[in-house]
Amino acid sequence: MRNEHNIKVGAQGNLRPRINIKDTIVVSAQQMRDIEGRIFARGMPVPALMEKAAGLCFKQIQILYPKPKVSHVGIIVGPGHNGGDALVVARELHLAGYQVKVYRPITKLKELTASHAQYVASLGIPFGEEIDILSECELIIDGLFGFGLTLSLDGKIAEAVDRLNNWGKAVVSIDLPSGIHTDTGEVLGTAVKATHTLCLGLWKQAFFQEQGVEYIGKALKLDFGIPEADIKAIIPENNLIQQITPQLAKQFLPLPRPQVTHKYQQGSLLLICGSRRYPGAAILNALGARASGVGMLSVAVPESLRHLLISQLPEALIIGCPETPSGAIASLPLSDAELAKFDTIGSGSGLTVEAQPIIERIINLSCPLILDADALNIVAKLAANKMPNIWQSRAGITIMTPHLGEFKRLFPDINHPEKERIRAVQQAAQNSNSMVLLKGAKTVIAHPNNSVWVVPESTSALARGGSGDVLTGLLSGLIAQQKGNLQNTFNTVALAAYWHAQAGIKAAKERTELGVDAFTLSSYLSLVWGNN
Ligand SMILES: NC(=O)C1=CN([C@@H]2O[C@H](COP(=O)(O)OP(=O)(O)OC[C@H]3O[C@@H](n4cnc5c(N)ncnc54)[C@H](O)[C@@H]3O)[C@@H](O)[C@H]2O)[C@@H](O)CC1
Ligand SMILES: [K+]
Repeated sequence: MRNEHNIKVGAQGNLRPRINIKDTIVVSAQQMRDIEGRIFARGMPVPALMEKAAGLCFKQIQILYPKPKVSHVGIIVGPGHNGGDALVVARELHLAGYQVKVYRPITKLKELTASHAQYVASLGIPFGEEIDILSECELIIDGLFGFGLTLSLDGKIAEAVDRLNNWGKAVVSIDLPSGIHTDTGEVLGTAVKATHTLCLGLWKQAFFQEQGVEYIGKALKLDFGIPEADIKAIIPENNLIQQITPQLAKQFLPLPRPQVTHKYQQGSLLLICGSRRYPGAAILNALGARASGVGMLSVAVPESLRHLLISQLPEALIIGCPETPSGAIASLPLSDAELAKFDTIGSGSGLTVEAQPIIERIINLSCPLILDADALNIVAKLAANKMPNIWQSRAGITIMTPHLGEFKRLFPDINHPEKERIRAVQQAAQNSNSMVLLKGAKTVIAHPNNSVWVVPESTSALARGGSGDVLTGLLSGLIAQQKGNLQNTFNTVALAAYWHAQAGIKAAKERTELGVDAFTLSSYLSLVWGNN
């Protein structure tokens, strides 16, 4: 079909907006350098690209801090091209009538940066080598280091950054807060605490790592026109790290439904959850699945919870299971043929590790399996002792949704998952031949082929018991509804994480971060897509 309005026909025949990869892709410092290198090699002048990027920074700063709300602006200039950007911004702000001063702690500058410094000084803008020159400024522009930062900040520069942070002024960082590692988000010695960070061209990994979150402030990406072909030439298609955007999430919803259909065609899901000790986890798990719109929801719980579940979810088929003396599920009262009829099975919420035989049984089925909480603890135990090949023996796809503690138990050989979350989750997905979703302020999801989804925003309101049970239920219900290939399954995992985070954000907006208990969260899930 001709693509005349930037619209393409999706797999299900519905019209979908075309998403440009440059809005979703997340790059490392090396990839950014390589992409930039290709552009320069084909003749784009380096100063021209700097003018484009820094010109956009200037415009954005003017929007954020218009005159006369702000009139005194301090510019921090580093030795590289991040400093060059800052000098272009200094020049433009000066020409627009702002009072500008420059703090330049390192006098040896790259050639292009030095040339800008010479011109900016010729305009009469004062330069100083001590941070105090900026002490009277209302706004600071941080152009100390960008993705070229390699060493830790120390000595006089580190002292200046700490002093700046103590001032508590508004700070706009260009590309990255200086001192933040471009790939891991790690603070190298110390780092600038920005109010806003203007990410240039393509999202850098640091924006999706937890370590840098406190320093980045509000993140905005400025698009200075990187050709898609240059991105594709550097980054292989199956090795993409992408952020899930609202447009993509909408594309991945199991909508529109066909007009003629029935409940079993809209996904049949079995949740295996709960124990006498954790009955609420089973309810939350099932409420999450309910919100997914899944056609047929069956919930296997210990017999003693059956009536409780019926009272909460009248539409679901509740299967009472024989239980252990302490009230965990002892066995599933379903034949293999009956189990094979489910499109998807989700398990783990409130199960307790006593339910090990259940996990050992379902691991042999060929449908997609979603494992969380105690299911992950059981799998960790099985992988360590009884079934070292537990991952490889599965016929269907496995999706695991650990938080950091569960992740460490599952993958004890993967170093520093708390520091390098993206790399750690990629490694986990490869080692386990599973899709792995690491929950947190910056949720990361990896496919065994190395592709990654990152979820750009969330809320600390979700740091609360039970919200993970809601996520697993929602995810399981969505996976049951999609009958596509592995890529569609992977996209659906990203959709679930995005949807869950958005429900939390919406609920927190209306009720504060304190008002989003897991039950409330589950009721906000169905409000996320309304009126859009
Ligand atoms: N990606 C792109 O396509 C564009 C990038 N531009 C800018 O260029 C920046 C990258 O420029 P550079 O590669 O010059 O790198 P930076 O400006 O980030 O800084 C690198 C310089 O700092 C020195 N350095 C590194 N760590 C140090 C430390 N701890 N103490 C003292 N010196 C240290 C290095 O030796 C080098 O000279 C980007 O962040 C962005 O601001 C824009 O100008 C134009 C477009
Ligand atoms: K910077």
